[in-house]
Amino acid sequence: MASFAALRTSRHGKETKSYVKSHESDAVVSHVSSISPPKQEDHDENGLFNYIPKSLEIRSSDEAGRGIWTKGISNTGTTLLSCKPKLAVLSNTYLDTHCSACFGPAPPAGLQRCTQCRTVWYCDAGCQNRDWSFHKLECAALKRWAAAAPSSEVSIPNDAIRCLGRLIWKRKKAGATSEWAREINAMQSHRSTMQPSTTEFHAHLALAIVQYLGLSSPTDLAEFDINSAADLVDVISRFTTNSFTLTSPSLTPLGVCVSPAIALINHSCDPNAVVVFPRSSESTAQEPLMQVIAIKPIAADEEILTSYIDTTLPKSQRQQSLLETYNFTCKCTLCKNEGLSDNVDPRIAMWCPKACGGTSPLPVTDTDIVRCSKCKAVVTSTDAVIDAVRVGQEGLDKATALQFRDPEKSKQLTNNLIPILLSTGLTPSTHPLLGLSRLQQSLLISSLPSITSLTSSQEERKAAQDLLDEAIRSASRSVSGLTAVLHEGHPVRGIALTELGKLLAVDEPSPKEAQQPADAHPHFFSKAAPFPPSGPPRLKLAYTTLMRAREELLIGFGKANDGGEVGRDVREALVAIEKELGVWKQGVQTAIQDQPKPEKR
Ligand SMILES: C[S@@+](CC[C@H](N)C(=O)[O-])C[C@H]1O[C@@H](n2cnc3c(N)ncnc32)[C@H](O)[C@@H]1O
Repeated sequence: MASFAALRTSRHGKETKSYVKSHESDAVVSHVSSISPPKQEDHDENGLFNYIPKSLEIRSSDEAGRGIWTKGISNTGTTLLSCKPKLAVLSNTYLDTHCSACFGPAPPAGLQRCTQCRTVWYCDAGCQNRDWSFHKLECAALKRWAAAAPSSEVSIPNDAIRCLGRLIWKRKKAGATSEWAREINAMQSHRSTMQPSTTEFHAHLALAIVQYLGLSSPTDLAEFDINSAADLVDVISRFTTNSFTLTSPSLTPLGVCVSPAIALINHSCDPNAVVVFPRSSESTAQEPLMQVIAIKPIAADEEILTSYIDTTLPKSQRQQSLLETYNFTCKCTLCKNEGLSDNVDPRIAMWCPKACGGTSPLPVTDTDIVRCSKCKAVVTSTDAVIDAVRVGQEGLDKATALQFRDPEKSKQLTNNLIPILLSTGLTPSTHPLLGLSRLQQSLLISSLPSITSLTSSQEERKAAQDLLDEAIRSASRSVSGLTAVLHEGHPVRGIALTELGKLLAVDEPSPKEAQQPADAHPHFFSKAAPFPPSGPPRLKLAYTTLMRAREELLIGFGKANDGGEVGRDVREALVAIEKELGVWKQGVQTAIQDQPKPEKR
């Protein structure tokens, strides 16, 4: 059966403290219609990006600059583009738990530390040798930084500084005319049109880099072909505009990476493709392998679009984030259509006040008159809804900030706020309820092992069961919300279904006597059939949930990858549950056969 430990890793992942908001491959439909007809560009012109398959093409549009288009039809789950990042570093949190070359977790024999800087760790000599061309440039700088650090908490520069350090050293070493340097230099910079908040952030980063490179003044940067402040801002802007969050196969953010080819792909809040790291190769030498996977059918001559941000957020927050980090105003179909039709965006929806089953958009100001899109009933509790959403947002920000420092307090906040938002009528996909549910779920999963290990007394087993059931309800609410806002096959959906299925498959510490119907569905909280069920119906539900997860993982992490590492793991879990259900069925049949036959009268 599933262990809690495997579920916990996904929360630990969110501990990343990247300086830089990197691309977070996310959500769902193409928006090519918003882009003027593409101009053809010969991408072999400079001999760059030759590894992009011939089935794709780099073209340009007036609105978004260069992008990648398909030449033929691609089905869902197709790997469109696959390459190793040109640069990658782990976040500080993972330096001693993951290999700095292949980015995999520690092998059974443990990791080996660089004896010089004592900061980076590797699986073995093979991984260390593969990373040496980069690490030899940074090893001394890491030692110097640690020696000068005022406290142990800041003895390692963050991932953005370390990644930029690697970029600047390697660019010098490779030479300005090398393919490596030219691809890096070809990435888009927003130096001349940057937002004021971004400029300030870049200034801090610039100072830290000068210190990390061991230079006494910015003018010393000339040896790295950085001849002015403008040059340095260009380097930083290229990095912040084009870097990606490097994730584990279960989407745990592990670090930051740069791939100039994949960074050519433009953004949509309703994307047709995602960027994942499914860990599909047998050998660590090929990892980390970055893949672009189609999550919708893509027609010939359609632009490939991924999402740079969290698309579960409402339009206002998505637009703010895109403007601050990527310097553009999104005009994708999702952004353009918000509020234009009767279709209420599930990110900002509340149930009909008359409970007709329809939804209305959330009111924004207390003078807004909002109606159910189905029966047109007017929402009268405008003030209460606005207040609940505001308190929910503040609570989510606070709980997110506290989740690692004080998880108990963070959990308490989510526990207090979720019932308020539910009673106000917010749907599970509505922000900030969805964010709170996802956070609560991960915090509950983290607290499960300590409670379930105390299973000596009946009381303790009952407490463990309650906590497990609470985590299942929370996971179920998250699945329900994510299913409404993300396209089928989106990897975030696949992982959420996997977490729910695995929670349902955990052995119950104190199973309930009363059985629930086998078809009690997690998305609907019926008073008649309390959720989650117990005993064999629960296991059956685990099975159907994991079957669904596997279908979605095969899309989101690629069919050729068998759904990535998580997809393969789910396949094995399904086989184990099938066996268990078979044993249970056999047991029932035997019990029936063993029953004394009623005597004939
Ligand atoms: C990672 S780069 C994408 C490649 C870029 N178009 C290029 O020519 O190098 C991100 C930048 O592309 C532009 N971009 C991406 N998606 C866009 C969109 N949907 N609308 C407008 N500009 C977009 C923005 O300038 C953004 O900062």
